[in-house]
Amino acid sequence: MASSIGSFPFLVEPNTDTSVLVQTRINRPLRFQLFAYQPKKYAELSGLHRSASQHSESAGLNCGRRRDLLWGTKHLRAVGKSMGASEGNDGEEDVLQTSIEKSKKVLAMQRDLLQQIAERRKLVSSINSEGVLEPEGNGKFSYEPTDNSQSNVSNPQEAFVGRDSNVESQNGGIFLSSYRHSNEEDILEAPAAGINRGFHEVEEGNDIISSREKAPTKLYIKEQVKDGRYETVTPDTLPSYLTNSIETSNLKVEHQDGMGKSSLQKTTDEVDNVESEDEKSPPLAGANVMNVILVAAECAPFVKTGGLGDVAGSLPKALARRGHRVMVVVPRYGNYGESKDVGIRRMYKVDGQDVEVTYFQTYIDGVDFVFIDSHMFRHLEQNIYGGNRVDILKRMVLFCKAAVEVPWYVPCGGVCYGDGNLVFIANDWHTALLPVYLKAYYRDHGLMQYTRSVLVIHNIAHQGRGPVDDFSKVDLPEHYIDLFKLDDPVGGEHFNIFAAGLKTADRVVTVSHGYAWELKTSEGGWGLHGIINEMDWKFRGIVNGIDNKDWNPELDIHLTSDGYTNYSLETLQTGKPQCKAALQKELGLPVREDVPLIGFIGRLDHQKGVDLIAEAIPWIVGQNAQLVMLGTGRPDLEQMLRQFENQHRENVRGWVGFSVKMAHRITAGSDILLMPSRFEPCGLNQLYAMNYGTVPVVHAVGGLRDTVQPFDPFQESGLGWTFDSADTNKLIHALGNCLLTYREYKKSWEGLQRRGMTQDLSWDNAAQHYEEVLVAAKFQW
Ligand SMILES: Nc1ncnc2c1ncn2[C@@H]1O[C@H](COP(=O)(O)OP(=O)(O)O[C@H]2O[C@H](CO)[C@@H](O)[C@H](O)[C@H]2O)[C@@H](O)[C@H]1O
Repeated sequence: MASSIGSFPFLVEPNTDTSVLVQTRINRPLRFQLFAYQPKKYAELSGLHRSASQHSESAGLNCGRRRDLLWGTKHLRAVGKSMGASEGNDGEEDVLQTSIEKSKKVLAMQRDLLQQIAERRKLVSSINSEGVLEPEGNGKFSYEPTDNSQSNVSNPQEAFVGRDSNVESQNGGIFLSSYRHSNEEDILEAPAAGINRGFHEVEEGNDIISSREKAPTKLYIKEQVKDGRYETVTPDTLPSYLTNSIETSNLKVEHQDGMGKSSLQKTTDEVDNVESEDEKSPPLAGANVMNVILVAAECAPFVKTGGLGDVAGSLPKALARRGHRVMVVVPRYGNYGESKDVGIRRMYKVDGQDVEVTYFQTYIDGVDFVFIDSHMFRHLEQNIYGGNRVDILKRMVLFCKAAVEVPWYVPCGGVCYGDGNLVFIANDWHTALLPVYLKAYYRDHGLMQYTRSVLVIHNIAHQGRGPVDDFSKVDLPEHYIDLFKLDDPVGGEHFNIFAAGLKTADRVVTVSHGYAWELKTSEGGWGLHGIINEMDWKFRGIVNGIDNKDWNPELDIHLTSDGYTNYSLETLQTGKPQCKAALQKELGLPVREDVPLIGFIGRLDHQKGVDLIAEAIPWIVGQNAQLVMLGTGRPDLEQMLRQFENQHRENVRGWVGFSVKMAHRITAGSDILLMPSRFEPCGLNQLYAMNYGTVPVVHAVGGLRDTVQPFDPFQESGLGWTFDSADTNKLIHALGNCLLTYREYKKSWEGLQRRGMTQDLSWDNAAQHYEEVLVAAKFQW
């Protein structure tokens, strides 16, 4: 559905050599900084900075206003199209390759650009030190450059504080001052990605003045911590218009607790760091930096029932490390200490009822976390998927309706994300309505035209199925019903939320290559394989990573007490046995180093193959091994765990419950981790295990097959043991070989441990692949 380039009259030609643009624009006169305080004059110089800004923006770095953003976005699209981005499946690989090459070039240009800016800055500051820059009595700045006297600012407040420094958004959202402000439209617009890189802009007429040019504010604005809060302090010498603006900021901090400390800190840091930004290297994502909003029903460490929570907690941080501006949106099931109410209220219709929503926000590790609060989510902390089918459906309707509008309404660091250069990452069926709402409510009506959605399949077994009548609950135009209708042998004709999300999302990802393949089969697709095969062109497998801070034996906070210890590759031979002994002691098992300790952690359901372990228990006990199982889920399987423990008190422990601490301790203290999952889209526990020198024994499916290369005793290669069908005898056979190696071949065992621990399992790799998908979605037209 590529639209022709000709339909965008302001678009540059796809083959325009942007390096020339940069060169010519950057080689314009040196007024760049000098006129930062003279917008009118600056305007006359027409376009020096604007051009540079446009370029930076097209390179994805800057946060130009809407028109520029469109320019940048469309320019990139044009480039994408010129590279064949919309030419269909065959060309896609080439397009990607070309795109990467292009990005590298742009990156090099950016570096060049930044270097030139830095040089100019030095020059300007040397001129500054010769000239006079001080506030006049009337609160106006007068800069007397050595070579130019026409530099009085007639209205400095408009110049760089913004005409109204506390502008209410159309819908009540309050923004911190000093961000972009369009005099023409009187709307504060959210910047594109790159906000954290200090390219904030305020508009005056047709000119854009970057915050870099607002350097004088640094002379006056400081932050100090008082009573645990960040406060902006202003020396007496501060001009009145700046004082007003800063007071407003302070007011906002008090009024808008939600954005309090971290946001203001972030904002001021950005201003303060402007200078040093020049010396920093450009973002890893280079020209691809964008705004990313990951939307999920759970997110560690706030709320987690399984692997989805882990991914929602760690992928965004990895994307932020690449330079993207990243937000996570989650329901607020409980009080998440760090987050504050941003003071915005919205009403959404859910099944005919008006439901009020408020937003809480915090900023951690480079990521904005926004929690959607409503009576429908409260008090569900212990059972977030609780209630009947319709209850859950209604909650997800509310969540998705609210989440899709977060970029408009919820300021983070003072500024909303906006809908340009934005990609949503929805996860599993719970948020599969988001791509549908994005299309039906907005894009079908010419809104959010530059917003894209990616849907990630973590587990196809849960699809949001119901009778066709459920369609009335999702509040969509009648013709949308076809997206939801699915007829399969299992459910007959039914309503299927995942199906609609998969069809509507711009790109679809699943969490391993193996699972991507399985999803296309009738056995693995659970009724959705037809749709997945049809949309193969937009579908890709990316293996999950792990959070190297949370799941790292060297840093693990759960290994610092009760006899446990942190350990590394160097201290593996002492640290791990110590953790094993501590675990045995904590669980009341005989403390014996020579007895192999086998762990299992997971949701207790059919997927995880707990019943296979049950059948193998007599054999395991007969091997004089110890087994510890941690899990919650199906009541019958929970009961089974308790029963195992009662029957084999010397060897088996069944811990029914959800304990993050125990999960970490079992991962560190066990010798072997057992994962006989019937299907496993990716699996995180085997990754954690390998990072801790714990050897996995797994059923070779999905992500388990992708990540656990079988041990080869002849080559001394591989990472663990696999078995090829969900069968107790196969499990026993693999586990038998594992135990033999553990007991008889110590060197091989250590090799397995070390290979596991030295892999790069971090999210950084996966985040790069996600970025490719986000870029592909962005160029999807
Ligand atoms: N009782 C308990 N106490 C404490 N912690 C517990 C626990 N039970 C499970 N956990 C933790 O929950 C997470 C489970 O992650 P998994 O990836 O193994 O499975 P899950 O099936 O939930 O995730 C789905 O999504 C993820 C993410 O994409 C895929 O890897 C996976 O294959 C797919 O099924 C791990 O962090 C584990 O430690």
